[in-house]
Amino acid sequence: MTEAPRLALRAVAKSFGTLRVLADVSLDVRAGEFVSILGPSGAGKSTVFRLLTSGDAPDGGEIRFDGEPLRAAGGCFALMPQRDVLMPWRRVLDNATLGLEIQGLGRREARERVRPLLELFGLAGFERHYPSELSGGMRQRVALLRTVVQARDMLLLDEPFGALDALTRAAMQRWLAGMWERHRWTALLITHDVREAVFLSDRIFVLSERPARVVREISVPLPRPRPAVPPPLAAEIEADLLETLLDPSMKREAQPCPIPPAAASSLSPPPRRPRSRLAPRLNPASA
Ligand SMILES: Nc1ncnc2c1ncn2[C@@H]1O[C@H](COP(=O)(O)OP(=O)(O)OP(=O)(O)O)[C@@H](O)[C@H]1O
Repeated sequence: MTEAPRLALRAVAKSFGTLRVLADVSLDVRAGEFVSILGPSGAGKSTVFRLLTSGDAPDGGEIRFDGEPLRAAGGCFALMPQRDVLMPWRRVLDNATLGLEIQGLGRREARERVRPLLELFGLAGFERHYPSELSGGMRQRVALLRTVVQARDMLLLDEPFGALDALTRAAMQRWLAGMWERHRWTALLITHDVREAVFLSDRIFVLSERPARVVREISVPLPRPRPAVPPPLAAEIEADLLETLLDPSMKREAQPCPIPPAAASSLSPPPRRPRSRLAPRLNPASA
């Protein structure tokens, strides 16, 4: 039996005025799973996160968490936004406590929660530094620490390494993979980076251009820990994803995507167009 998802989006649609951003987004994330949303710039990826955290409702479809309609927006999720958004006047320790303080925890108690994690996040000895005194990778680790320490049900990571140089980015991806293997957070990552998605994810949902629909769901059956140099299967998956992203049909207007009645408690991937020879092997659901 398929495990019930923690997060389930079914046929979610969203417009801003006359701008159709999401046409048909169905995806799910199971407990302890690392899932990525991969898609072109401006497709509406961050809009998905906004629907989860801001209280803004979708125009169509539904969002469920642990089987219940998502009502108390933000309560289940700890969001790490695209930019590190550290406060320049706050030291590392006090930037890391910010999310807890916003939740209502006193600063002293928040510091007590953060301190034991500093070493794990490679920040021991830097707690009194200001963000301007840190490298880009360290700033992202502070932002991630601030997110993780909130101990919410699920992590939402919006292009956490997008602003980093290639080497720092690769190092941070490896570090995050190691951290995830230790803690098995339930995580949803937004990225444009095919290699990052394959390296980190158990499954990947590919969005079309705006108005976005899910055009592929791909499992990444690579053992962990994953090597820095992609093995042949990873390279094949990357090539398959790139082929999908560059396919001209990505630009076409969304077709209606029927939801099978049996999918009340779990999501089925949307119907797919015929794929390259790789698709059936990469996604067991399509076999
Ligand atoms: N609150 C809003 N009001 C009006 N338009 C919005 C709003 N939020 C997002 N949009 C528009 O929706 C579209 C999708 O934005 P979104 O940030 O979700 O894309 P994205 O895929 O995350 O982009 P990128 O990869 O470049 O970060 C954009 O054209 C954006 O201008």
